Amino acid sequence: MPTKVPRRFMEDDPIANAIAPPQNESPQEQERRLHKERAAKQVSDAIDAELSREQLHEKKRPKPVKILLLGQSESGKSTTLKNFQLLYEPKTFRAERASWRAIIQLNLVRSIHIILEALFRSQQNGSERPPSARSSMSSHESFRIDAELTSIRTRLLGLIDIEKDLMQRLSLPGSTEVEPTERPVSLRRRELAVNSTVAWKRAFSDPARDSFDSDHLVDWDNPKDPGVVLHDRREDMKRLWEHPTVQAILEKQSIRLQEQGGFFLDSIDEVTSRRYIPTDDHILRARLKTLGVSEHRMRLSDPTGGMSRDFRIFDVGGTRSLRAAWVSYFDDMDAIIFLAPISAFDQTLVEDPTVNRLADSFKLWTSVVSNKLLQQTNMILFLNKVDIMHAKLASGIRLSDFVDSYGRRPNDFDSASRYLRKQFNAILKQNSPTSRIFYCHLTNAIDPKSTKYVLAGIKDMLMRFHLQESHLIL
Ligand SMILES: Nc1nc2c(ncn2[C@@H]2O[C@H](COP(=O)(O)OP(=O)(O)OP(=O)(O)O)[C@@H](O)[C@H]2O)c(=O)[nH]1
Ligand SMILES: [Mg+2]
Repeated sequence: MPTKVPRRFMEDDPIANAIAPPQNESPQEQERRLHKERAAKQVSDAIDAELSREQLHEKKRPKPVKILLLGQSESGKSTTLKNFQLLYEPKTFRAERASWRAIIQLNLVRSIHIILEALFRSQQNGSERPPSARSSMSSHESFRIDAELTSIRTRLLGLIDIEKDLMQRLSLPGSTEVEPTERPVSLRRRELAVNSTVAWKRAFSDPARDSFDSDHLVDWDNPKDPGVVLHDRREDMKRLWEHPTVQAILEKQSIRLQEQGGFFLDSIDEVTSRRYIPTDDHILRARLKTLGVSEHRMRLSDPTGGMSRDFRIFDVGGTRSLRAAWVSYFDDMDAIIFLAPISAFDQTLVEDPTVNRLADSFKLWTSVVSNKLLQQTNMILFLNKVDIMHAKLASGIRLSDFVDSYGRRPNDFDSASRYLRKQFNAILKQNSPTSRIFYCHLTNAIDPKSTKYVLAGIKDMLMRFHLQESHLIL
C-alpha cells in the first residue's frame, strides 16, 4: 500500500512539490499529462538502451595487442620499433627528421673521435716502445702519421665542441643522459642514451604546431649550427676516413666501425650537406641507446576488414644493468619479439668484455623462454643483423673460432644461419613445456623493405590470434 505523504511535508519538500500533480486537475488534463509523461519515458528508455549498447560495444572492443621487444644492447630493438612506426605511422615518423638529424650528426662525430683516439693510441704505443724495437718493426713504418694527417687531426679536434653542443641540446632534463658507469670508459665506449622515445625529440619540435616540417626547425644560417661546422670540415673527415694509415691503424686495433651502430662515415657527403635532412634509411641506421622502458601506441587496421586494433609496443634498454626491469612487463604480453644479433658472434659485451655476445644472447633467450610468466606468450625470434653476418663470414672470420660446437661445418651464411637457428630452436623446445606460437626470422632491421613483410605478417598473425583469444571469431 502506497504511503500517503502528508501535505505539510510536501510543502516543505521542493522536489516532491515540483513533481506532484497539479491540484484540482480535471480528468482531461490528467489524461493529457499522463500521455506526455508516457512519451517522455519512452524517449528516456530509448536513450538508456542506446547507452547500454555503446557500453557493451566498448566492452567487446578487444584489449590492446601488447608486444615486448627484448634482446641485448645493440640487438636492434629500437630499430624494430622504428620500422613499425615507418610502416604504420609514416607521417609521424617523418615529422621527426629534425630530431634524428642531431643524433646522426652526433653519431658521425663520435666515429671521428674513435678514429682520433685510435691514432693517439697508436702514437703512444709507438713512442713507448724502445727505439731498438721500433726500428726493427718495419711494418710500423706505414703507421707513421704524416704532416697531412697531423694537420687534419688538429683541425678535427675542434669537433669536440660540436659533440658537447649537441649533447647539451639533446640532454633535456629527464630525456637523455650519458649512462652512468662504474668504471672510466673511453669515448669509444661512452654513449648518449635516451630514457623515453619522445621526450628528447621535443628539443627539436615546435609545441605550437601539431606536426612540423623539419625544415622549419633547423636554423640553417646560424654559423654555430653543428650542420654549418660539419659542412666546413667535411673534406677533412673524408680524408681522415679514407687515409690508408688510418685504415691500417683501425685494422691493427680491430676497430670495425662499419659494423657498429650509427655508422655514417661512408655517407659524409650526404650527412654534411648544407641542408641535410635524414632519409628513412639514415633514421633506421642512427644509434641512440635506450635506458628506460618506452611504450609506443598505435592503432592498426584489420586485414580482414574488421575493427581496427590498438597495439602497444614496449621497447626496453638491453644493457645488462637494465634487464632486471624487464620482468615487470612480462605479465599480460601477447608476444615477445626477441632480437639476437647473430653477427656479434666474435664480439664481447660493452658492459663486460669477458662475455661473448652470442653466448649472452643464448643465455638471455634461455631465461626468456623458460620464464613462467611468459609460458603462454607467443615468441618471435629475429636473428638480426644478417647483412653484417654475410659480410663477416665472407671476409674470412670463422664462426667455429668462437662457437666450438660449430665444428668443421662450412663457413658460409646458409650453413651458419641454419645452425644458429637450430640452436635457438632447441633451447626453446628444452625450456618451454607448453606449446605456443613460435616464429623465427632472419632479419636486417636497417632494410625497411624486407622488414616490412615480416612485421606485417606478425601484425596479422597477432590480430587473428588476439581475436580468437577474445572469442570474437571462431
Ligand atoms: N647493419 C645493421 N645494423 C643494424 C641492424 N639492426 C640494427 N642495426 C643498427 O644497430 C644499432 C643498434 O640498434 P638499436 O635498435 O639501437 O639497438 P637496441 O637493441 O635498441 O639497443 P639498446 O637500446 O642499447 O638496448 C643501430 O645503429 C641500428 O641502426 C641490422 O640488421 N643491420
Ligand atoms: Mg634501444
